Amino acid sequence: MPQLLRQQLLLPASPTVTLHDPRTHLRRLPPAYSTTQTPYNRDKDFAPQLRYQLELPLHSKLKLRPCKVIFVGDCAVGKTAIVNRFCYDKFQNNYKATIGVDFELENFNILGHHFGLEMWDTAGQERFKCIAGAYYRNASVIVVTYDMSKRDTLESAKKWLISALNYNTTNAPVIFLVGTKADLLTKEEFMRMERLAGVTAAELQAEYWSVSARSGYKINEFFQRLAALAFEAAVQQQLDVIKSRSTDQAQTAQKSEKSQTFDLRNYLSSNFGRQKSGCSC
Ligand SMILES: Nc1nc2c(ncn2[C@@H]2O[C@H](COP(=O)(O)OP(=O)(O)OP(=O)(O)O)[C@@H](O)[C@H]2O)c(=O)[nH]1
Repeated sequence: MPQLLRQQLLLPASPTVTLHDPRTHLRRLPPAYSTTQTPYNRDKDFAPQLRYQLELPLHSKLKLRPCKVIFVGDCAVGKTAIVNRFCYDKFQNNYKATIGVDFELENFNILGHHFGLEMWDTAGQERFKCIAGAYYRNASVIVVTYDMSKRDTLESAKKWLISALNYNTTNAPVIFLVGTKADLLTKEEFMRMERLAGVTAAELQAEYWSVSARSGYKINEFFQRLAALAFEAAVQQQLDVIKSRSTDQAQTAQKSEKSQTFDLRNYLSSNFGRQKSGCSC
């Protein structure tokens, strides 16, 4: 029998290997763009407490609702372009204004748990503002975008955030300020713009990022960071709900135990009393 054939017959079948997309499978907390320009987790990884909680068998099937992310900012700053670069790895030179809102769903796997990001790419044009506004509700993440090559778009960042927060009912959304089209600037212009934007980001209490959809600069890093911070917040919220539910259950159980003890005592004392009064001695 030829050697090759014998090998094929004797060797066990090679194991099936599942390849995970490293863009959407996260085992560690991705770092911020700059540790000085973030109000969020500055640690190098997810908190050990969070990892511990997620590894408990009780939480192995934690059901996390998809997280709503909204992209706001002036028209043509590049909101659609950054979403398309991340979701489809494509970039289009021609400008096609978003009408109302566009929607993309991206699935992540973070620390072994499924986590969906609903990305709502809203229109920047004034005439669509009332339509887009309706989609701002319940966003867990707000991404305020500006064009790094147009300073006035940074100046309207605050206005966009206020408008998004006005419609929002989520307690404390995660906020990002993102400078787009980094490829259009010289090194000096880039540094000058980042300094200015850093001040705005601090004022908005937002985490700052500079990106380019055309070159792909920092696009994956930004979306991974976004997903990880949103995941952390969603898990914390879910664990709080579970904790308050189990506290409520424990309190109800304690109450019913107390009332049972009371009844038992009552019963015994009344029974004992009856026996006493019925005694003929
Ligand atoms: N050079 C360069 N051009 C970009 C980049 N991102 C977007 N653009 C261009 O900027 C224009 C507007 O991009 P869009 O993504 O459609 O902008 P938008 O913010 O979604 O616009 P609205 O839908 O009107 O709100 C398009 O012509 C893009 O090709 C980038 O990173 N670099």
